[in-house]
Amino acid sequence: MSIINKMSNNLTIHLLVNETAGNGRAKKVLEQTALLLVNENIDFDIQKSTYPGEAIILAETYCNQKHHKNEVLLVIGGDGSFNEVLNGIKRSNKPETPCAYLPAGTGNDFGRAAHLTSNPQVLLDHLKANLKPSSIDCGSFKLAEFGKQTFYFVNSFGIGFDAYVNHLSNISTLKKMLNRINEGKLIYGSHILTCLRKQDTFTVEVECDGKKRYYQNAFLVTTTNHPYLGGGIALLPPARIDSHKINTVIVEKYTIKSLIKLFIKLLKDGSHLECPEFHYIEAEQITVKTSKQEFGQVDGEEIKRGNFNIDFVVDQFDLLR
Ligand SMILES: Nc1ncnc2c1ncn2[C@@H]1O[C@H](COP(=O)(O)OP(=O)(O)OP(=O)(O)O)[C@@H](O)[C@H]1O
Repeated sequence: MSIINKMSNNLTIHLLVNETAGNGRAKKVLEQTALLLVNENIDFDIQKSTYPGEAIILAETYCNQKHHKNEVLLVIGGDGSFNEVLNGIKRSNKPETPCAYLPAGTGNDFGRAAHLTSNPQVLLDHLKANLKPSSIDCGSFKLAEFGKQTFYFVNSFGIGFDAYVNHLSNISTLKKMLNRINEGKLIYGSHILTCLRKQDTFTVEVECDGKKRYYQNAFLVTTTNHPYLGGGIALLPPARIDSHKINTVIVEKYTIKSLIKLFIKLLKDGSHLECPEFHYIEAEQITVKTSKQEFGQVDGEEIKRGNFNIDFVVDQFDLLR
C-alpha cells in the first residue's frame, strides 16, 4: 500500500511500516510521524508490510530504484521488521543504502543498544540537521542447509533456552491478550520459568581463530551483536554495537540450582559473567555446531528447529540517527 504526500522540501522520507508491531504501537508512531511530516512540509510516502517477510521485498525494491541524496528510508516497527529491511537492503543491488529506524516494537533491543530515539520529532530534527550515516555492526550468517545465501541479524541468533522462550511466547494467545494491556512481561516471566525446567542440555562446538572449543552441557548458545536479549535483559554487558566483533555466549547447565543462581545474578547486577557456567567468545568470525534438534531464533523470529551448523561473520550497515 502506498500513500503519497507531495510537498516542497529538500528532504523526502520513505516510510516503511509494520503496523502490527508493538501491538499497535507502530501504527500510532506512524500517525505521529505522518502528522509531523505534513506540518513540516516534508515530502513523504508510506509503504505498509501486509504479511511477514514483505518488508524484505519492499526494502530490496526501494534500494534497486534510483534515489537522490536527500531521500531517506525510515523503518517504523519492531526489531523483526528492521531485520527484514536490513536483509532486503543487503540483498539489493545497492547494499550500502542507508536507513533510519524508529523502534516501535515490544522488545526494541536494537534501539536500546544503538541508543536510538523512539521520538519521531527528535529523529526528524536529526535527519534535517545531518544525513551522515553511522556505520553500525550487524551479524551475518550462513546456514549449511540454505547453501550460499547470507542472512543478517541486528540483535542475535539464539539456540536453546532463549529460542525456546521465544517459541512459547510466539504461540501463546495469553501473551497476545496481556500485551494489549501491557502485561506481556508477566507471561514472558512464566515462560522463562517453564523453559528453565524443560530446556535440555546439548553439546556445542564453537570454532574461531582456528581453535575449536567444546561445551558438553550447553543450555543457551546465543551469538549476539550487543548486550541485550528479550526486551532489555543484559546478557552480555561488555558487548558493543560498534566493536566490529560479534560474541557467542554459551551458558551451561551444571545443576538447576546453579543455573537459577546465574539467572538471578543476570537479572540483578550482571555478576553472572563470573559464573563458571557462563562463557563468551568475541571474534569477527565464529562457527557454531550443535548436536541435537534445538529451537532457534533470529531477532525474535522463530526458525526451524534443527541441528545447527552456522558460520557467523560480523558485518556493517549504514544507519541514519
Ligand atoms: N502486516 C503484517 N501482519 C502480520 N505480521 C506482519 C505484518 N508485517 C510484518 N509482519 C511480521 O511481524 C513480525 C513481528 O514484528 P516486529 O518484530 O517488527 O514487532 P514486535 O515483535 O512487536 O517487536 P520486537 O521484535 O521489537 O519485540 C515481523 O517479523 C514481520 O515478519
